[in-house]
Amino acid sequence: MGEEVLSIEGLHKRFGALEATRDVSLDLRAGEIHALIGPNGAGKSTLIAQIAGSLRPDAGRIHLAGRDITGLGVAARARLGLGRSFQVSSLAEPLSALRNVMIGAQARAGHSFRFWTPVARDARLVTPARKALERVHLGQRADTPVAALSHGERRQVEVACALVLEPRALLLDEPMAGLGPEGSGRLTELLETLKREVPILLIEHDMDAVFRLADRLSVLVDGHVIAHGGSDAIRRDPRVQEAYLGD
Ligand SMILES: Nc1ncnc2c1ncn2[C@@H]1O[C@H](COP(=O)(O)OP(=O)(O)OP(=O)(O)O)[C@@H](O)[C@H]1O
Repeated sequence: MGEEVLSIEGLHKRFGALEATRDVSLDLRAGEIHALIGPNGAGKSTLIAQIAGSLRPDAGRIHLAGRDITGLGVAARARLGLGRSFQVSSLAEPLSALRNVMIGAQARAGHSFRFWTPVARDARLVTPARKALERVHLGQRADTPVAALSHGERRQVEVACALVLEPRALLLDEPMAGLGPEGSGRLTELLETLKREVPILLIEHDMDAVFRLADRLSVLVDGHVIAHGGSDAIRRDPRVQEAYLGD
């Protein structure tokens, strides 16, 4: 296995009486896709929010490339190399794919780009944004308005937005949602290639995609990791089968 890029140790999060995250520890290693799966309400989004920095854990630590990022905010984590895509699309439809990725770069980097520089003229953004679109095989569509892109291509633009700051690790939250077989097939192929450059922590409900893509899986139930391992072991695990049969 590759070296550890992201590590989560003993994370806890409580909402009133509800323990949404209970002593969760997991890591992400270079070259891999680690899938986080679990039935509805298991706590996947709550965990991702804590890793991304939009939600503070009550206890536990998060390290990125050996650095403790537990106390940092979203933009600081992005600048240190944590890329993420969102469950709900945040793309601006009338703007080109390129402009969307540039805006994504500016938003993620926070104050490190001067806010009074018009996004379109900031050369520091054009080159990385074009490169990010090429990495998701959309170089030819860079100047096309997002409104004219297919659903699958929009997802690729969202991945490009997450890639533009050259992250060390990627958090992808349900990238296959709403895609047909063709779109999800194309995205699956893309992620298979991309993981060699950037390891991916993947939350996904599409189990075909998960079992095809994941090198390791962690199964979350009631805020707790009940099983961890490779696809075959997870598929056969009676605790996992029981959790999903009840879903
Ligand atoms: N801000 C909040 N305040 C109170 N309870 C919350 C809050 N956010 C999430 N929860 C609760 O925490 C639990 C875990 O929710 P979460 O959305 O993380 O699950 P999930 O695994 O992402 O679910 P899904 O697959 O349906 O998206 C649920 O019981 C949810 O109702």
